[in-house]
Amino acid sequence: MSSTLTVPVALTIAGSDSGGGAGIQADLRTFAFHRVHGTSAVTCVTAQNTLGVKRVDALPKEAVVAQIQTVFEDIGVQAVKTGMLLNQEIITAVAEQVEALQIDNLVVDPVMVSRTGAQLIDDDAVNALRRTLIPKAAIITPNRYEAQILSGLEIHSLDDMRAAAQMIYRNLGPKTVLIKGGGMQGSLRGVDIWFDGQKLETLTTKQVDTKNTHGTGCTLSAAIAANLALGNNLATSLRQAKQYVTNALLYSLDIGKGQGPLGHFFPLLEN
Ligand SMILES: Nc1ncnc2c1ncn2[C@@H]1O[C@H](COP(=O)(O)OP(=O)(O)OP(=O)(O)O)[C@@H](O)[C@H]1O
Ligand SMILES: Cc1ncc(CO)c(N)n1
Repeated sequence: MSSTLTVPVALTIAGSDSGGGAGIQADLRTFAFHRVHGTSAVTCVTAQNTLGVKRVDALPKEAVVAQIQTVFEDIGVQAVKTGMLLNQEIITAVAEQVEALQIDNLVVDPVMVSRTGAQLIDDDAVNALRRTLIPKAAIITPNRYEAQILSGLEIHSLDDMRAAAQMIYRNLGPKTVLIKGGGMQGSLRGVDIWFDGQKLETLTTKQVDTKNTHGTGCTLSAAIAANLALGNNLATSLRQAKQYVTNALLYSLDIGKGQGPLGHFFPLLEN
């Protein structure tokens, strides 16, 4: 006996993480655990483990565009997330596809700086993100350091996060802005701020005391996209996604000598 299912489809446009904790690998697992079929357009291949990134090889922009177009013309997609886009050429090409394919449910994780402060893309790429892709996003999800770069403000407190969210909204034009608090200190760690153009919301879940936080940002943006693909509105998608990340952190995996990955498959581990 067999059964066929119709399920929503999401697309991740991101880099590969050989260690399996972040990037495409985290995104596809996150989609699957939302009962959403995951498709992918790989932008670059990183040689990476729980200790850091050793090498990055970019794909030609034509290869990225071909993956996006091929998925869209046959399978169809309800929501898209972007992660590590690496360089100006890829960012501009992806933004052109977003325009041409009229992608509305777009979650942009502006991957520039890791939580540890390491710069992952160059200044031309940052400028291309600002100009071309961020204005098209339904939501952008910078971490503390990315929000500092995008707003030009220093961030040490919740009020700083609120000011930066409003500044990014005004200056760069995404529909909404979520500033993530994984890089904040003390009781602020894990508290996020969302500005939807009118009101500011503080998103808080249980703070998880773990060193295994590799891929939290990728997982959050993928979970938001999965929820949008399921038909939820942005506010609901955000709340559900944040809870998914918190649960996956509670079941994080002690793998490798550095920051281990999240337990994306926690529903299989819960009894
Ligand atoms: N220790 C923690 N406890 C609870 N929530 C956390 C914790 N650390 C991070 N988070 C949450 O995880 C999500 C991702 O935020 P974070 O600031 O870690 O992103 P990021 O720096 O882009 O992640 P990465 O670069 O590791 O993928 C946010 O919702 C944040 O609040
Ligand atoms: C491929 C990839 N994307 C995103 C991040 C940021 O966590 C990473 N470390 N690697």
